[in-house]
Amino acid sequence: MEPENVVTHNIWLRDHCRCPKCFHAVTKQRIFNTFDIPRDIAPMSVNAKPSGLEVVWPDKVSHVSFYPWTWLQENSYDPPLNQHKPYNEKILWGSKIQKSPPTITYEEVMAEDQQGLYKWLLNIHKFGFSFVSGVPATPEATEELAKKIGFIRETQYGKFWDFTADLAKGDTAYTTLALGAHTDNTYFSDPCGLQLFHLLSHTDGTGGATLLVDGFYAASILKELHPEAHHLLSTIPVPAHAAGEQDALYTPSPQTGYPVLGHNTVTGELRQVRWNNDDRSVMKDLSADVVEKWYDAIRQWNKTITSSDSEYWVQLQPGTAVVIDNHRVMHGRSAFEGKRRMCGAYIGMDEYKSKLAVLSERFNPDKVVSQARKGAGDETVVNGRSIWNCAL
Ligand SMILES: C[N+](C)(C)CCCC[C@H](N)C(=O)O
Ligand SMILES: O=C(O)CCC(=O)C(=O)O
Ligand SMILES: [Fe+2]
Repeated sequence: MEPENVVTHNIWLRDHCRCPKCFHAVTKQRIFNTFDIPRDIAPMSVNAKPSGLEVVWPDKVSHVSFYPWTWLQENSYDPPLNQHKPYNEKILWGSKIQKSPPTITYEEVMAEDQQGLYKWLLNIHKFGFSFVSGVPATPEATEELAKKIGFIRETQYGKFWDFTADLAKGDTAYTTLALGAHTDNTYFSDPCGLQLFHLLSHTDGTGGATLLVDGFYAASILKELHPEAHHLLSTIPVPAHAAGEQDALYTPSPQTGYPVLGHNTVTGELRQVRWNNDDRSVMKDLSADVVEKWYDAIRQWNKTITSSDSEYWVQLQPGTAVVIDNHRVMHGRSAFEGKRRMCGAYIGMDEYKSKLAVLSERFNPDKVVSQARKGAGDETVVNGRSIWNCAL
């Protein structure tokens, strides 16, 4: 269906020609020089065809471009027609999620047809975490499960981790201490995207329960009830470090760090929570007049994320893994005694999003958000009426 009154600019249209001469059919990369387009380019002719718009340009050899209506609909910027698609909604949650936490079986996820894998990733996209039940309680099966999403992200802690409280690595995760709700890797410029945990065993002691908190839910409450605190957490950068390994000293670039609540600079939407009070470095860039207000703000934040309404405590069991969106959901654990063996891995955010996009292309083609692969020839038959009005 042709979008009505969509306006585009000549230079924009020419730059986005998707014919095989301008857009590599295999690599999906632009293969012509944008800067050869004359600033005042105008078409020689424009034709509204049933499945899209055909434009003839006065290039050296008159160049014909074709823009499927659906492609123009997806990419219209004036007006932006698809900015906030209702599809793929995130569902914020508090402690009541314990009634029916998102979960899927290992068998479904590992199935050849990848439908289960897609369902698992949709769970993570919607809720920021998902359990996987029926996982063989071995590091090998857990690693294989992680790799269904994408390659594992290696860090100073290794690739696939299998750890206990033996300080094998210089971090309190390798102790029996309680860990408050946090996101990992605040000392990296780009914290890992997903974090997968699978408790393999816990003997001779109790404790070590897992805590999950939806940082997006907590931020929405803070914004509503304590806007000043929300503003400070959205603007004051927080430095962090990982300095427990002799041969590693990580701090983010810029070293001043990033705000606790990171927002999309175009849409203003919350896009990342970065919070780990234990890994936070010296706050040496606070201005004197902000110090007390900032501490009040993080106190309010802490009160929100440690409230009974926000905290979801769950005792992991061998056989049930949990994967967490480390840009949204915080995790923690209670102190414990005895021998506790946990394994898991980090997956990069881009690897996770890529797998979700590829599976969406396959299982939900009409809802695919990414336009990267839509090129000329993706003609979709539409009921052709030339109601098209573009300023060409
Ligand atoms: C590798 N493993 C996940 C076991 C723990 C790594 C240490 C986590 C670190 N304190 C942070 O919050 O990033
Ligand atoms: O031991 C746990 O349950 C999790 C510890 C932790 O926060 C981590 O490994 O990142
Ligand atoms: Fe952690």
